[in-house]
Amino acid sequence: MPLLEMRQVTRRFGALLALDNVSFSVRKSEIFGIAGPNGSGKSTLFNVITGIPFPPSEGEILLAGKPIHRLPPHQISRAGILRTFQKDAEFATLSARENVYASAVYCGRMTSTEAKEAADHALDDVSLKAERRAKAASDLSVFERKQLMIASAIAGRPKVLLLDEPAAGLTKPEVTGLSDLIFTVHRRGITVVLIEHVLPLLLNVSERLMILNHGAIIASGSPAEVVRNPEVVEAYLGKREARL
Ligand SMILES: Nc1ncnc2c1ncn2[C@@H]1O[C@H](COP(=O)(O)OP(=O)(O)OP(=O)(O)O)[C@@H](O)[C@H]1O
Repeated sequence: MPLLEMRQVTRRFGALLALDNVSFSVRKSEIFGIAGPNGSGKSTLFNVITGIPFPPSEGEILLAGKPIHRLPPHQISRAGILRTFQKDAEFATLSARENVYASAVYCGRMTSTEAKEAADHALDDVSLKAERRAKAASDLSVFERKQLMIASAIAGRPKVLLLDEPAAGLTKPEVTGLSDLIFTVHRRGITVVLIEHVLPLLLNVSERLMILNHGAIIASGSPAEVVRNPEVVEAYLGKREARL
């Protein structure tokens, strides 16, 4: 049975079909990549899975076989789905350690002692330097904030982690560091769904890929299959360039 499954999901905004009859499934412990041109519906997909800020207009979403698309957002996160956002979402004035602790308490539903241990363990896993952990999140570097984002996610003990363009703002060497962080999450047994425009990262970490265009799936399969698909080349480059 798939861990996460979407069945014929549609999301409308007035006349606009942001998601058009999308069906796919993600296996347990998989790293599943999603790409597509701007406005193709990628973030809307994460929004309807988490219910924040809206559910699907039609269709079903299941976690381990149980429907979640009618649950309120806090019950979806407690069922085991956490997401990250394109913009920084940490508590800027709390320290890195306090941020991870808060995630362990709220998302992982731990006692204070358990949450402190989980926070330290998660910060060790992402190798955030000990002397940086007491700094306010807003004082951390861009890459340190990615470490914090991943540590907070791990500490919340999700079954599925949805990562929305985590490589935004990173240099090339930092993107390599981010790949290692994603593999750290994966080693924890967490299933990862990754939206990413930085294709070297997406192709490096994803076991399977799905490409969206105008809200619909235009290709899916192994990264090697998907990048050779003519429809994908055309969606990214346009018809004329795709033929060159
Ligand atoms: N709350 C909303 N109200 C109206 N239209 C919306 C809303 N959210 C998204 N859309 C529209 O739905 C379409 C898909 O948007 P979405 O943000 O999911 O694309 P995306 O693939 O994540 O794009 P990007 O790569 O730029 O982040 C776009 O046309 C967008 O304008």
